[in-house]
Amino acid sequence: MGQIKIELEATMGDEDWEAEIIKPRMSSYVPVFEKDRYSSGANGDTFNRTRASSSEMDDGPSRRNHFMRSGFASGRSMGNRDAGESNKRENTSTMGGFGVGKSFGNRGFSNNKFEEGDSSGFWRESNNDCEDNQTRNRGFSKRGGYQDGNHSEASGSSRRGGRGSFRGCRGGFGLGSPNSEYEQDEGTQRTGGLFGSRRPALSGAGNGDTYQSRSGSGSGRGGYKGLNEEVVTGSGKNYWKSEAEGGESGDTQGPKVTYIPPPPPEDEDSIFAHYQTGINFDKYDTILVEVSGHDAPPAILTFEEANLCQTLNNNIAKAGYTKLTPVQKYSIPIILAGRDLMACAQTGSGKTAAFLLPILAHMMRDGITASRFKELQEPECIIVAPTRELINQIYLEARKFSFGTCVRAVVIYGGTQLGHSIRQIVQGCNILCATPGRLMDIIGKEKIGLRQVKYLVLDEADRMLDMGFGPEMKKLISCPGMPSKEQRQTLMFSATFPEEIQRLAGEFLKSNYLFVAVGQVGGACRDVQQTILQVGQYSKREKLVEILQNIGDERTMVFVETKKKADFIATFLCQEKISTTSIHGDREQREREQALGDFRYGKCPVLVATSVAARGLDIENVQHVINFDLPSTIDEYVHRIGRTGRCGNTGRAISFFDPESDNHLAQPLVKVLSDAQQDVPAWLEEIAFSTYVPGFSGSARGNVFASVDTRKNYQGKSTLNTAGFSSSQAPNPVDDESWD
Ligand SMILES: Nc1ncnc2c1ncn2[C@@H]1O[C@H](COP(=O)(O)OP(=O)(O)OP(=O)(O)O)[C@@H](O)[C@H]1O
Repeated sequence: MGQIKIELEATMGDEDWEAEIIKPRMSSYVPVFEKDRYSSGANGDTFNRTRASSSEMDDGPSRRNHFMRSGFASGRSMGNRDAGESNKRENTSTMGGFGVGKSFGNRGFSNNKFEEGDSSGFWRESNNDCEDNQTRNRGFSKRGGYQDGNHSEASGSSRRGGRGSFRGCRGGFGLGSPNSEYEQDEGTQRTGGLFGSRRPALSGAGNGDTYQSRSGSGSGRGGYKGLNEEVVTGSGKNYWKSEAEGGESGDTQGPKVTYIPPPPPEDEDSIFAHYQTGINFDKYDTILVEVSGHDAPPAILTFEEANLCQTLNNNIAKAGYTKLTPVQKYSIPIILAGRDLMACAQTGSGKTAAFLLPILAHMMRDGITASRFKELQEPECIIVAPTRELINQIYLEARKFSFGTCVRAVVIYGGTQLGHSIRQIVQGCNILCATPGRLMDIIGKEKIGLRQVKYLVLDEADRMLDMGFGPEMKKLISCPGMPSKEQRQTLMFSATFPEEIQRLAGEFLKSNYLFVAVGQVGGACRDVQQTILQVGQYSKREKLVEILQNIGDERTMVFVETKKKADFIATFLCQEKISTTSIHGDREQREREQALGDFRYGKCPVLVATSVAARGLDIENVQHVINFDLPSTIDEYVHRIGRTGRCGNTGRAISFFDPESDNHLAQPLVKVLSDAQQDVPAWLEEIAFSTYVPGFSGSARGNVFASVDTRKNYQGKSTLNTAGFSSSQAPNPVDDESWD
């Protein structure tokens, strides 16, 4: 077993930090890991998020006092709101300190990325997990760069930034025997992080094989075609072949991807593990729903009305679902009626089951090809989603609802061994859950035939159709054998649906598709209490620590704009003795899964993430989202804050608004806040008005629907979703177009 040791600079102060980032000599940093020191849980040191001892910290006491004084006013007021919830919170006392210290040397610090001879090195990193290499204007240029090479993050063992512990929660799953032609590498490692039976049973199943940070290797290599996920190719050439050509599978370029994710637990308890719906679940009934398009079937009010088969009903009950959410009430009958659908509903409101249940019902009714080994599999259903973690989650839901049926769901995604994906498929595949790059690779390798596809689902559809994934989706629907849109059922789901993307979607959908809008299209979940704080770039870290110390052990996602910054902030928080892990597109897949597992099971209650984690992830008990950096678009904001306040639970989102860089968001933020009945700070309104853009399609007064079915020729029908009676006005086109 290798020794794992991370050397962090324990006393790196506020002033040093920016200097660290832009320091050209960063390449001197070589992380050294000491496993025993940082292994978590059983035998590692642990410490609390609230500092147990500040003796090692230069500024410990003063900072703490400062926090007590400053009191983080908005945080406090929010605290009252959920006071009654505390007893529900998961105890995370076993978290390991510095859980992912290993990761912080992962790329960036050790691979000469900063040796570009200019002090903007940090900001030259791609924005938002996107390899667009835009030079950032904001940042730390005033800081004058680094001062002293000895103060690098690798500046000596005496300055290590943390103890605590880290032990991977990998292991515990038997490796399948590598017996096929696709087996590429014996060096495969498995971790137990991703498959989330929302129970801690998996966590720590193993006992820590070496967890090494490999700079820049593996899945994170290459260009990044979309806004935030799925590395496909560095060249920008043919996406289709990208993975096979080395983008991920490593056939011809770079190191091979050998990671085989651990199989999810097979026991029924794990399969059906779920978290409780929250106190606001019943309030879903009051949300306005608009269905547009011709001859929409009526909504159903109960699961019984869906007339699903007994096995499905059993699975629904075991999953703890007793009542339909609005998007389910409307989407299930529409899909059962065989209609194409574009559905937009707030984050965390059950869109996944809204498409899975009727698809499974149809498959059960119509009969499917029984799963059996075949070199070419022909799935009846293909589901695509933009990130690996999200598609895995969807797969777990598909597996849950198809439990006890002959329907076999399979998941494939990049960053894992291609041979592993193929092995999963050839064993039988009725529902294929895939990220786009890996899907196209597998199709290219003729392991998947498309002739039988009856259902094509685009989750996070606006993302799947934007400039990042759109071209690949177009290729998918024009693949040989893919049934035309008239012959298949195409379903699109998201919490946001910009109008221009809706127009693109027409190419994929039958012209008579139905459009379901639950609440505002693109509106934020009302169960999330949103706070916007004006915080300048240089005060952000201090504010973050203040807030996190106030939060205590509650699970928190911190979003930053770049991959490198995710590592820096995670490092910084570890130095502040806040147990933190990170997830972003430059991390190897097994590290991403490890990080997610550590966060999910409470080992690291803080997850620093780029937008790669903004969409879809459904993690129990995420009580806070902090936008350390605001995203560049309001839709991204809506998705990010939707990681909390799910399924009727309440959550809080705090966003740092830097007037130097975020003014363009003021106007849409005011709209999102006011539509979600949140307080709008006066200063934000002022900025919004001073940056007023006449064409902005939204109203600070709050429309019923911020955006609507773009096919305006349809007569919109707005209803309260409980009874299907018409309630509200159709959207006012004037208001739609104007902001004030
Ligand atoms: N009818 C229901 N009853 C109880 N729980 C439900 C119901 N429908 C969904 N859930 C649970 O609610 C959570 C959120 O569901 P899901 O992840 O499908 O939301 P979503 O709308 O897809 O969110 P996002 O927009 O963030 O992707 C999940 O844990 C899911 O199991």
